[in-house]
Formats: sequence, structure tokens, C-alpha cells
Amino acid sequence: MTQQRRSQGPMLRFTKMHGLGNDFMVVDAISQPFRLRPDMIRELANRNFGIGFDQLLVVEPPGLPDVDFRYRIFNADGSEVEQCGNGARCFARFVRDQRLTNKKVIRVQTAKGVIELRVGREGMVMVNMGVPEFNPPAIPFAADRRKDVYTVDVDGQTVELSALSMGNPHGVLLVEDVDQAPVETLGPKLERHPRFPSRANIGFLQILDRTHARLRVFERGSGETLACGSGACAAVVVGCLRGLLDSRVEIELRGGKLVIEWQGEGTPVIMEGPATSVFEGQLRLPGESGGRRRRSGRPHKQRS
Ligand SMILES: N[C@H](CCC[C@H](N)C(=O)O)C(=O)O
Repeated sequence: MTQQRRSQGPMLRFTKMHGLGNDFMVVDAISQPFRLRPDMIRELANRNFGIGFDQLLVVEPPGLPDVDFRYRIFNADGSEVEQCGNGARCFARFVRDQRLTNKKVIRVQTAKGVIELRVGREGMVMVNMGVPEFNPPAIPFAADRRKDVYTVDVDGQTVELSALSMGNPHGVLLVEDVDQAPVETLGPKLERHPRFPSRANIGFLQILDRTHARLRVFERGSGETLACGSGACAAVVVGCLRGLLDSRVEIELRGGKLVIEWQGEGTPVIMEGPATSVFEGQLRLPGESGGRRRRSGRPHKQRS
């Protein structure tokens, strides 16, 4: 049976990457036309019918004079967001691998400000994630004043959490053991809790000692991921403010470890970790009539 040919759109080149298993489809929208609707992002994010990813990262020309690129971030549900820490490290690796820059210090404009990426040795990348924000309206979180710990009602259950913004909103709970934490049940309820009017990323933090911790994160718009960079930053900030962590912490996520440094209020959070390219691929975007996409993939060539 001949398949009815639909009008076919352009081919789109992409690279599949991850930061500690938090995985991304990364697109250079500088050298190729790019426009995806939220429904198309959701379909591409699907791990059975699409490419499969936690977030889509888009590289665009800068919109500010002293910045190298603009960095747009879309969750698996198609929502555009302000910050992605693991994505920032992959962004730095991607723009160098694709020869869009040869800089080792890269300034990137996000929806909430400018972050600075520093490419280090053995594929490590350091990110200045900016200064955390605690003022409830800026998170945003519904509260009449700032507190270190808020009490939130969840279906009649009282939950204690801290709330802050790393450019994106985070709620952080302390738990005895992340492996026993109610991530699958409490995570989605808090992600969509009315007190987080823009929803939130929910971190479950287990303190091991003053310089080591474990973390699981139920991410806004993507569910639990193997790692969350901005979530790791938010969790260390909370641990420091509660007097439980020192200024330099190794935080263990399900996908691996990050080093987070924070010198206290009014200072930026510094995150260091790996960025991995998996493969390069291309897919045909639907034509005007829409319809299914074809895609092909080949192993990523490592840049020396
Ligand atoms: N889900 C997040 C965006 C991705 C953050 C995460 N992947 C990271 O590494 O920071 C949000 O809606 O704010």
C-alpha cells in the first residue's frame, strides 16, 4: 500500500546529550531554522514515540551585547523555563563541539538572566548559576513573608519545606533516606501545589555529613530525573542556611555526583560536573500539514 506522501518539512540536526543522566536534545538554532510548538516538543520528548529527553535545549544568537549565546530550555511537557544546570554544562560542551565558539569562558543569556560557563579539564564544566532568591514573590511561592522553613498542607498532611529560586522555582525537603523518600507520591503533589503558582522542582535532601549529601528531584514538567543541577544548587543552599552543610559540598544524585559551592547570601552558587555527548541525529520536521517525523542517528564524533 503506497503511503500517502505528506508535505515534508526541513531536516533538523540535533545532538543527544546528558548531564549525569539528565538527558537533553540539543539544537543549534543559529545555523538552521528552528520552530517547535509545545505539542511537537512533547512528542519528541516521548521515550517510545519520539527521541526521548527530559529537556530540549536550544542555542540561539545572543540578545545582549556582552553575551555569547541565548539559551532556551523546554521541559518534556513543552513548557519553556528559566534555568537548567545540567543543561548549561551540556550547552558549553555542545557549542564548542559544534565549533560555534572556541571560548573556554562562555556567557549565556537565559530567560532569567546571564550565566557564565567555564570549560575545564576532562570534560568537566563549571557554571556560575547566579545568586539564589528567597523573596516569596520572586520564587514565586505564596507566603506573607520569607521563612527558612514553610509548613505546607498536602491533602491534610503537614509538610515542611524550604522554597527558593535558582532562576527557576524549587521546594526542598529534608529526608532521613532518599531511597525511602516519597518522591513518586509527594513529588507531583508539591510540584503542582497552589502555593507554587508557577509549579516547582521538588528536592528530597539527605544530609550525610557537613560536606556530603544525597538528593532526588521530582522536576517541574519532566517528573523525577536522574539528576537536577539547579536542584542540587537549591538543596545545598538550603542545607547551608539550616546550618547543616559547609560552603563546599559533594552532592550525590541518582546519576552521579556534582560539586556545589556557595559562600552565603548575596553570592552566586557555583556548580561543577560533567557533560556527555551521546549521538548526533537528524529528523524531518512535519510539513505544513503536520504528521509523523522520520529520524536517523549516528554515534557522536568526539572533539579532541
Ligand atoms: N525542570 C526544570 C528545568 C530543568 C532543570 C534541571 N534539569 C537542571 O539540571 O537544573 C524547571 O522546570 O525549572
